Amino acid sequence: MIDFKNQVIDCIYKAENSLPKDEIESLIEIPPNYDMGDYAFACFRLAKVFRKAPNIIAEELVNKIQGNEYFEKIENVGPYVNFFVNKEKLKEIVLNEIIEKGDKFGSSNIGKSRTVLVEFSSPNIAKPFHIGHIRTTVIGHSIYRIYKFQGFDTKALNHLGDYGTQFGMLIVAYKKWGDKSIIEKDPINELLKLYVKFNEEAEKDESLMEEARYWFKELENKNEEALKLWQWMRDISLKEFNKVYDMLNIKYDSYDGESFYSDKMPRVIEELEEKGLLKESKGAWIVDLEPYGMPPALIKKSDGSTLYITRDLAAAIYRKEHYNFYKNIYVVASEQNLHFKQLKKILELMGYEWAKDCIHVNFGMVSLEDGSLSTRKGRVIFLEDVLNKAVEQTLKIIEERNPNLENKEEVAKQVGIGAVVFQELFNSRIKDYVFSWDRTLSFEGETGPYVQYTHARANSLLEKGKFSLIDKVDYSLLKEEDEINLIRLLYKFPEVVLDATNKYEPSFITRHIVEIAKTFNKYYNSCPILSVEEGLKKARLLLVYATKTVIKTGLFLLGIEAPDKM
Ligand SMILES: NC(=[NH2+])NCCC[C@H](N)C(=O)O
Repeated sequence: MIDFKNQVIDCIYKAENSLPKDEIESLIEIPPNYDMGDYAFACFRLAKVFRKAPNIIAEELVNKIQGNEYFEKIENVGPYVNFFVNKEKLKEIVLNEIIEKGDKFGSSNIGKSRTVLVEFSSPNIAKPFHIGHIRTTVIGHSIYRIYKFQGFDTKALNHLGDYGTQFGMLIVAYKKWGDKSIIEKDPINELLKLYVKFNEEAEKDESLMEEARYWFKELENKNEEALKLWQWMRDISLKEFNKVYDMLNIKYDSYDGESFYSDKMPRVIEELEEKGLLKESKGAWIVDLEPYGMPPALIKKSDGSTLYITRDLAAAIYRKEHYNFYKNIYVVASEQNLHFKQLKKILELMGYEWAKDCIHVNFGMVSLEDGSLSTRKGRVIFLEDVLNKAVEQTLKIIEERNPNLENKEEVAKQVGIGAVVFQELFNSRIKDYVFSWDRTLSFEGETGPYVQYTHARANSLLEKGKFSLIDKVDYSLLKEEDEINLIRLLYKFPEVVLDATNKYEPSFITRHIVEIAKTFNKYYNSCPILSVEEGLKKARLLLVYATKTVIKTGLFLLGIEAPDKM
């Protein structure tokens, strides 16, 4: 697609070829409103280079710039050169591209022949899958979809927490107090109860901890009984997690969790040793990271057991060998910033130049309106319950607003779950945020249902107007301000998606489609669509189609469905 920004660079470069193109690019701004142009070239920073006042530079530049078919006006205001895009070109470029690419509009091919791994969700087996997990799950899924959309060979990985001493504890607890049939009815809660009971009892009886360590060792030694119990706990937990993944339409390419790397760790430890990175400290083995301003990384405890970071080292190396990734993305909360800094540093010290391609995409915390989330206080809120509640409430709203809607249940799922996901992806990921039911389910304002509703409205217009893509359309008929503004936003969509890709920031897309929805609704209110003469109607319907297409793609990239009716 023709890029107007490149045209601006070109114009300036032709007028003043002593300026390198990337410097020109860095001086281009987007004015706060369209009266000041679509792009502005700011001359402040050139004052030193040219030894002239910025106003003079801007004025001289304008005089030197040759006409360019992509701009209808290029003018100088104070220290700026303002560029106004040629609206006829703009319409042609965007609408043709959307007609041609359809739901691929907005994608690029930056991902060709490159593999990107997106690791997200990664809950711990036998532990609740709670509202705190929503962020990694939803943000990660969106990043996965965005990378895939950009043409990367993208793999979704779930690095399950399925290894460690706690499985020794669970095995002991199960053997002492467990009941298979009770557990299978409500796996996570019952396993959690066993875990809590074990900890209570272990405070009174120290030998229990010994026993747990013994069983974990047995698990590592592939003792049949231990392995069977562990496998069973893993299976029933995964079944629970999968309910949520199904609701969110998430599909993984791999569930290789921490246990998968257990037999790949000795090699890593040897390698650390060979490379002179391993140090003994109080009977344990560490990598000293003090020179890099970090606490040491504990690799192997005195009893021989390995740690979380040891498994992550093995995992990173395995992934590089197995997938030869271009990027290995970890979508994990900011609480683990230090862990990932240490991980990267150690990989770097091991001499892996690809350490830089391991990317920790972090995010802030979610809390509830009435205080923070705490597992210890027993205020566990299961993610599954949150999603179910959203669906239930949405169904009620639909019953009130549109009782005759077909597939009410299905739509309630798409809208209710979409609403939760949307709220999750609305703010930049690094911010902490407060989960609010009222905001989530509102059909007004900056919410999922509002955007989905706009999409359904566009769809209904297309149906009523018997829109067909093969109709010839005269773009010059689209000249209302709201129409042009809408087209401008559609034009920006690919740029927004690219930015979201590079910065791992789905919220850019969320906000942009909200903007599109708002502008579309303004357009819908100010410009009659179905009741105008045939030529204009066709042109306006095409704009409706273009908007619907972009909103749908945007929602898809967030992991949200776009029902045609609601
Ligand atoms: N490769 C990783 N360390 N991924 C993150 C795993 C998250 C961990 N299971 C947790 O729940 O905290």
